[in-house]
Amino acid sequence: VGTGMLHEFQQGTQMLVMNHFPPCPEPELVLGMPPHSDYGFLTILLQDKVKGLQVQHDDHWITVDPIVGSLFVNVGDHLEIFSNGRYKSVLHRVLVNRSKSRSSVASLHSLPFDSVVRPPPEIVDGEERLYADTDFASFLNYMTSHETKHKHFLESRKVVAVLPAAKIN
Ligand SMILES: O=C(O)CCC(=O)C(=O)O
Ligand SMILES: [Fe+2]
Repeated sequence: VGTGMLHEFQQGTQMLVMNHFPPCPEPELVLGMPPHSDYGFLTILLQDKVKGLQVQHDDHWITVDPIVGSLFVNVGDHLEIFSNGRYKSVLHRVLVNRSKSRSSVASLHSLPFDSVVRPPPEIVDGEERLYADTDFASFLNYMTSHETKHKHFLESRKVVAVLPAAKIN
């Protein structure tokens, strides 16, 4: 992508999320965090030694083994939209532990809040657009009008085949 894009990233947003999951005597009854995908381009996650994070792969939940001294990088909704579906925003959730508490720090990185996320022309190059343009306002509107997180925000930006191209906005 062009240097204009890199400049935009330099002005971009970082959101730091601190999570703490206390032990739960009945871990099979609750989730620490429901299935969701992260808003943003990339999430850089620092987790402690306690397992809990699971990512969805082929309809199965795979537990991420924490590796001491490593960071876990997740693709978010914006990168899926920006890459016109080449990079997939991963659905993930967090389980709680019967005896141990768990902590994690997630750093979500994206463009400036007022930027519009769309694939650059050199990426789409005549191919069909999978997602409508999006911005932070449309995300906030969505979050305040829907109960669950899930992957539904990204779903809500999917371009429906019957819409004429002019309506994609
Ligand atoms: O605690 C974790 O491992 C993941 C947290 C998470 O998914 C998030 O903060 O978005
Ligand atoms: Fe997440």
